[in-house]
Amino acid sequence: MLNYQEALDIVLQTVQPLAAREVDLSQALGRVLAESVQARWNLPPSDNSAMDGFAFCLADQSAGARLPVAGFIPAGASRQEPVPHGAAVKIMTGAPLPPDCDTVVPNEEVEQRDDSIVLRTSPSRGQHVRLAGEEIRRSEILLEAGTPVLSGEMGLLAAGGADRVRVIPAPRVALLSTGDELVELGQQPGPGQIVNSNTYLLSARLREEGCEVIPLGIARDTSEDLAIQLARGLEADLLITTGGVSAGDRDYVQETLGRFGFSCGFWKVAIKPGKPVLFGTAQGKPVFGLPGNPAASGATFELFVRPALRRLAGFRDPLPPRLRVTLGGAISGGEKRQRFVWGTLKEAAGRYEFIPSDRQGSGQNRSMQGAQALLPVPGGSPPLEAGAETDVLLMRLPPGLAWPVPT
Ligand SMILES: Nc1nc2c(c(=O)[nH]1)N[C@H]1C(S)=C(S)[C@@H](COP(=O)(O)OP(=O)(O)OC[C@H]3O[C@@H](n4cnc5c(N)ncnc54)[C@H](O)[C@@H]3O)O[C@H]1N2
Ligand code: MOO
Repeated sequence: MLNYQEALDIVLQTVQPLAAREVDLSQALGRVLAESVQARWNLPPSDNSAMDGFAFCLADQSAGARLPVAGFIPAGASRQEPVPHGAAVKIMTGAPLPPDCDTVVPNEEVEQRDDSIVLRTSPSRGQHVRLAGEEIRRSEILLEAGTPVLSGEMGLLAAGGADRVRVIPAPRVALLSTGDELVELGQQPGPGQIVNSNTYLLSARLREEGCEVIPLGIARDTSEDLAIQLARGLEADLLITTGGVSAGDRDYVQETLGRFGFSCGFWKVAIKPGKPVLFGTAQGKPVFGLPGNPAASGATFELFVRPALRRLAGFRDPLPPRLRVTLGGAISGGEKRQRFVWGTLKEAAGRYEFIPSDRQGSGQNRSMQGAQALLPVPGGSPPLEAGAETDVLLMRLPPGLAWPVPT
């Protein structure tokens, strides 16, 4: 049986970024740039004032000098006419500096008398002037291809004139639950039935990742019903099924995928939870068959699907960020499969403690409640004691920590 790393390598070698598309900048949040973006103009476009005040040519002015005020330049206006020697113009923050002016004094540093000002301090040449192109030069690369467009990038791109950008689009992901025992939320489960909670769990994770979710509902445990739903699912960029992948008499998912030319990358990985996870491609689309047990489908989503989605979406490093932590509770050893333990993070004296969830059963939604990280425990590991140092895989933002910007 493959180990986690071997299986993950297969996923990352198989899944390729989606084709780039040009979108309005307003649609680019969270997307990765498919090509570098050049500035269309200088910013500031011309020398301008950084203060509400008075602009003049410094020449020999100094504290006590009196300058007649020869005009007013509000923001949005511009003045080409030179300012008479020895005079000043009233100017607002952001307004272009007139020719011949090189210095600005703020309102607070002058005494205003009739139609003139008296300098209270000796200004230095160029003070409170923002030079043309100081922030952005026309044609310079604003952002390189491969950069994720987050809120901090939005304003920069807009300021440089990037009204349309080429990005890797958000993956469209079809989600299908399988099993005769499932009913949709809102219906009363009868004997032997349970609610299809996996759709809620996985849709939420997909939405966190910025994906477009195409919910396909529940397929019954017959090849015919499965085939109809799988055909719909393969119209998306990626298909996720849950349930029906272990060794039960009615585990038809893999067999039915065969009708769509399924090429199996792997089936079964030496991990707990999530051993029966299935991955491959059908009609050129990546397909994940996640185990039906809720915590197994949640864990295999984090371990395989999220990296695949990030690869589809063009992120250079699709792997979950790691965080060094101190164990806040003991972990039992003696498992043959590599385990992934759900837990929460608590800040203590500038370090993070990982608190394992009380319940870790793969059938238990409780194990994921509030969970922010997964702790990998190697197969055959001895018990780990509280206080030991280790790395965890981050899934959600712990309090006080900023996501490392994906690169
Ligand atoms: N003989 C064997 N039996 C099992 C094996 C095995 O290797 N040999 N593996 C076990 C492991 S590990 C897991 S994990 C499960 C996964 O099995 P399936 O993917 O085939 O899932 P199902 O049998 O369809 O369901 C398992 C469990 O999860 C519940 N479930 C299913 N779908 C949903 C859903 N959408 N929402 C909520 N809960 C769901 C289902 O009712 C079952 O209780 O197999 C073991 N068995
Ligand atoms: O591997 Mo299964 O996911 O343990 O129950």
